[in-house]
Amino acid sequence: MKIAILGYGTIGTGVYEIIQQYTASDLQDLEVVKVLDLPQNKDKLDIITSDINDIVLDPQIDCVVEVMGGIHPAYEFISAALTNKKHVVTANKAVVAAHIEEFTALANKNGVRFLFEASTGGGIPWIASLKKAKRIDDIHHFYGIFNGTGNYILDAMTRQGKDFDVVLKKAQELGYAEADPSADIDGYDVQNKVVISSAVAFNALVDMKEFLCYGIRNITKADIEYFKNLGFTIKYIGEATMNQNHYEAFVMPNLFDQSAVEANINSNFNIATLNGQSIGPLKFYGQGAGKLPTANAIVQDVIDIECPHTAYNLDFSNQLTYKAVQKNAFVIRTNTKVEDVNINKVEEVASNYYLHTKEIDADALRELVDKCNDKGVFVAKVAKFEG
Ligand SMILES: NC(=O)C1=CN([C@@H]2O[C@H](COP(=O)(O)OP(=O)(O)OC[C@H]3O[C@@H](n4cnc5c(N)ncnc54)[C@H](OP(=O)(O)O)[C@@H]3O)[C@@H](O)[C@H]2O)C=CC1
Ligand SMILES: N[C@@H](CC=O)C(=O)O
Repeated sequence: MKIAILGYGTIGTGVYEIIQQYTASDLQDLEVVKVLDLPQNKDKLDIITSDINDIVLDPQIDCVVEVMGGIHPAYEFISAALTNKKHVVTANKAVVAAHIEEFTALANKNGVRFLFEASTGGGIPWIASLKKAKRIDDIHHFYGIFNGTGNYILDAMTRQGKDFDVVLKKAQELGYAEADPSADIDGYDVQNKVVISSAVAFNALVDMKEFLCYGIRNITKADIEYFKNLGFTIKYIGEATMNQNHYEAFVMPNLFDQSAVEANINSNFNIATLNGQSIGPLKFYGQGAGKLPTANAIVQDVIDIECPHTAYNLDFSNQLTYKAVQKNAFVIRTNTKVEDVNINKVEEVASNYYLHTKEIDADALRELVDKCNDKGVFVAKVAKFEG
């Protein structure tokens, strides 16, 4: 199979390295014949072009791997590749979350595959496992640590007492963070992954503008210490639940009992759990970000193009509307002392208030956080997961 890679950065170089240098027998039929990069990077490799038409109009190319990131021009390039009957494999969650239905339809129309395993959970075979679980069970719920950068930051702050800015910089150097790390620390990256996982698990498109998303940008060492003293470890969680015609999703820090599996996931690792009626809870663990683990998931997709199991059809026939149903306890750290019937207990620590809520739904939480009128507010949910 002849492959073109769009984008020769952290992940693109990883894909090239695995295909060109690893010796496993399944890799022997794969060959990278072109790489798209910006004109200023032309000297990096002798197969680089900066003209997308050299790739999408080249009849010898079977598969396009998109690892540039962002929505534009990735959207146009993926569309052009599919239209020209090239299989497409991508790690780009932003463009997949925004256009998954359209790309799937375009791939079906042109008799090629559109695969995006690496977009969610890095090296973990999460999308393939969701598809496989659905051969038997309905999946109504999933949750997990879906951001390697976020986990790396929280882990280094928790176990090594490091400062937020220092560890974010290190995560960038290690190639874990997005080009604009606000996607990692403000939650958009996990929102995209929740949309993609929901599409596969629930056969439905969920709207990330509807559900609550709180990031980790405002977390402090004092917060970590406060929650540690209460027996909690903070982890950054994405989750979604489908209930008949409704869905509910959250992206936010969660407080786990220190003995919970999720509390003990370190470094850039992710863990994702699905729940099926016969299989029960099933967990998947591995590196959620980084050059070679992510490239590994991409190359697995490339190899899978010719395997029948990738033919599971994605369908988006379930029309789900968002509804806040679940009740959870939350903790809000703010500089504003808020009076509200939904607050159970308030603790003051060094001019900050930790507002411990009663069990309330997402709408009530949103109202409470808005009342705080505090740009530095930090919000966490007390984790309550089965399995
Ligand atoms: N890093 C990770 O751990 C993971 C990343 N991903 C996803 O993989 C994708 C790539 O990420 P990553 O490799 O880290 O990002 P990088 O920024 O390291 O690489 C992107 C590359 O694409 C190039 N590029 C950007 N725009 C264009 C364009 N219009 N034409 C040609 N080349 C272009 C960039 O060039 P230049 O640098 O000169 O701008 C850069 O070399 C993203 O969608 C990301 O979300 C998914 C899972 C894990
Ligand atoms: N920036 C992302 C990369 C992988 O999806 C992360 O840190 O998880």
